[in-house]
Amino acid sequence: MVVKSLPKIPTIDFSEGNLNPGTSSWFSVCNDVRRALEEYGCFVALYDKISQQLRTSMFSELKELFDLPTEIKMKNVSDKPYFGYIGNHPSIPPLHESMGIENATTLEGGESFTNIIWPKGGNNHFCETVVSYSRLVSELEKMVKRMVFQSYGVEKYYDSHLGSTTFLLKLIKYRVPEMNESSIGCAPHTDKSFITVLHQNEVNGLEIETRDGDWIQFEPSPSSFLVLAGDAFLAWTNGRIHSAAHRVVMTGTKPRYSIGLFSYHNGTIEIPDELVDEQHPQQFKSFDHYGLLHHYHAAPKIESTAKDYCGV
Ligand SMILES: O=C(O)CCC(=O)C(=O)O
Ligand SMILES: [Fe+2]
Repeated sequence: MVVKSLPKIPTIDFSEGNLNPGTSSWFSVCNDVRRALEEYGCFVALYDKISQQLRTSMFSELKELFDLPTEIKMKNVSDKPYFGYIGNHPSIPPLHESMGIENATTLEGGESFTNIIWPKGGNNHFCETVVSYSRLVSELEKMVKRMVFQSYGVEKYYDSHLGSTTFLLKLIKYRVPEMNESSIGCAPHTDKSFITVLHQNEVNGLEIETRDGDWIQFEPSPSSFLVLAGDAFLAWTNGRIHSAAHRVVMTGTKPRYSIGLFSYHNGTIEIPDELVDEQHPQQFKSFDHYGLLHHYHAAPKIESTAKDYCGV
């Protein structure tokens, strides 16, 4: 019998202090990042900027937040689909519960969420913790983005792209399934973000689909972050980068907590002319990023939201 060995999600070390633009180690990591995103649509980043103390605080804040009564959590609303409180949602598995903090790298974003959940006197510790966490993780997102822009020779667009980037921090809890309940915590999907950076507690369950259709597990250490390309990144690279389907399957007896930092773009994303040539005919037109999200919401599809919304 031939046993097929599954590939592993590539791991890239961002914890070395010498990752300065222009150095030879920077260029080599740029290529690793681009290759991983083209082949797998994701990679595991080893990133040591989140201290053990901040990590512990984040997950204990998450637990406290989800332990609040549902009517309080439901005050987390947004005009953008999937950005507010999700719980007992008819089209989302019942194990899943999530809340979204918009503009989470800004103090205003953190305060606005905090004041809605804790209107009497706020909750400074929560606010400071999520904003510090979001800022540090957004540095990883920006570095990855800069590396990819550079690797494709279009770094000149980086600053303006960065200027229009916003960050959504999504806090997620998956409860343990009851007897006879499905173990699916999150159905297979691709993200609509530009980039998503995921970080979780010690309970595994996230699986990524390879281009060959195999499902591989994300088995992190405390300093691992999963960097995933979303459909917007796929379209911006004119189809070069893969946006991988992923899902969450709950096994075991402990709830899983996960934190996702999702980058979005205010306004239109232009496809760089440099990424369209004879070998790479134009596949996508420039598009409105939140329009892509609304399009998905109106007609959820795993495969083809980007093609459907802004394919040529
Ligand atoms: O729970 C996770 O780690 C993944 C969540 C996810 O895929 C999403 O919210 O888009
Ligand atoms: Fe996702």
